[in-house]
Amino acid sequence: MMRKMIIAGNWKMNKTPREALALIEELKPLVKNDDVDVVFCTPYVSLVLAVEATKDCNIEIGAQNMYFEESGAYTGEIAPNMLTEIGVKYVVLGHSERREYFGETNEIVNKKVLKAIEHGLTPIICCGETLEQREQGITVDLIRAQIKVALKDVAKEDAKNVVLAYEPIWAIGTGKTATSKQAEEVCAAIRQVVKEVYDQEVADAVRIQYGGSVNAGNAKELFAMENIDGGLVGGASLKADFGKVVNYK
Ligand SMILES: O=C[C@H](O)COP(=O)(O)O
Repeated sequence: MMRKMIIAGNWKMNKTPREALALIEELKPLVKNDDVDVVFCTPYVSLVLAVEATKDCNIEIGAQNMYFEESGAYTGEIAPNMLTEIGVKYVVLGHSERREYFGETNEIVNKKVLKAIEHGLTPIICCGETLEQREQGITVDLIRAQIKVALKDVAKEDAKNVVLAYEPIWAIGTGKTATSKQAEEVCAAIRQVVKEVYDQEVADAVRIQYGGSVNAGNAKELFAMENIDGGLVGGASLKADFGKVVNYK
């Protein structure tokens, strides 16, 4: 099964709009690769500029979060149609930092996933275990629960288009990457869960990223794994190195 690779940069809370534009211009020539879907997930305030700045190239723009209501008294939140109207195509949902610092639960992630799909946004749904959970041997159980709840009530045709991102929390921003074997093991387990919830067709179609200290030096080995269809890249997406990650071969 040939799935197109998808490599997304999650800028997190980095770069002012002016800095974002400069980085996009720097990276544009470096991230050309027709075999890869390339996504930049910038902070909200840079999304309009980022969409404009990437109209003439292969980069799509994603948000890092979104609320699950259409509109209303939700101070500080951003609605899905605000994203689609400006040309945003992807939205990262359930990142471990949102779960840890902003109290997002699997149920909240599910509501956001359903709302994103309703609006035609492609969700990049994150899952992953802490070091303690890994050491307790509950990684796969935990990830099964995260994925199953996140995909609750998602129709089969929609499920094929979602992107799932496996990010072991102990590997995020630590410089400590999961080995390609560890990453592949969990990504294969995720595909198995998708097969159980839907069927082989959906499991074959869904794209699964690995995230956690991906960089120019380790991307090739990680992305060569059978069940890894790209990456969700933090730190290395903020520099020229991201060009090497996208052109990992
Ligand atoms: O969303 C991206 C991940 O949290 C990975 O971040 P990192 O590449 O800085 O470890």
